[in-house]
Amino acid sequence: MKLCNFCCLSISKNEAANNSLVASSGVYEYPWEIFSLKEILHATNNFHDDYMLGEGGFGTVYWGRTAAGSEIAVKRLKTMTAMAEMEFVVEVEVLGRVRHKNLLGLRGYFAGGDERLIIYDYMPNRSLLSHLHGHNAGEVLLNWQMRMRIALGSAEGIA
Ligand SMILES: Nc1ncnc2c1ncn2[C@@H]1O[C@H](COP(=O)(O)OP(=O)(O)OP(=O)(O)O)[C@@H](O)[C@H]1O
Repeated sequence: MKLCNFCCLSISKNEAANNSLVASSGVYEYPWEIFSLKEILHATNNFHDDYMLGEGGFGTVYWGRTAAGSEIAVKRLKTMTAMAEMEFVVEVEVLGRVRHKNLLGLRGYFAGGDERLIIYDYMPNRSLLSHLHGHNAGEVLLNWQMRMRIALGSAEGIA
């Protein structure tokens, strides 16, 4: 399951508090949708290289903008292996059930032919890994207090 690690830096308390769907537990239901391939191709400019955010073990992630104007991240799974299919099913199934301020939000998916796409909220602050050990590690020095907050936030998201 994807933790919304670094996005703790991007979601303010006010934003969370203003979201009428947030329950007192911090867990809230959120409507996800089944996207059409056409919508995603349009949003990502046909998976244009310039829109690429990164690459993971199972696929490539692209930035996109929906027709309604919101920013999304689209994971396009690589070849349809049994493992990739499992990753797709687990990710959609688990993230589709629950929404929490510390978990990466699922916006929806597309499945058709050999194409498997998972659509998430776009996280502009990049990954926690990049802040701890990667390109962004030098930008903001994370002191122990900040690290502690991130660790607690991660634990809350998993719980
Ligand atoms: N929702 C998102 N918003 C912004 N960037 C993202 C988002 N999801 C992924 N990325 C970018 O795409 C990269 C690849 O993400 P992906 O989830 O495929 O792999 P990973 O988490 O690095 O590894 P693994 O495939 O093992 O889970 C990330 O490192 C990040 O830079």
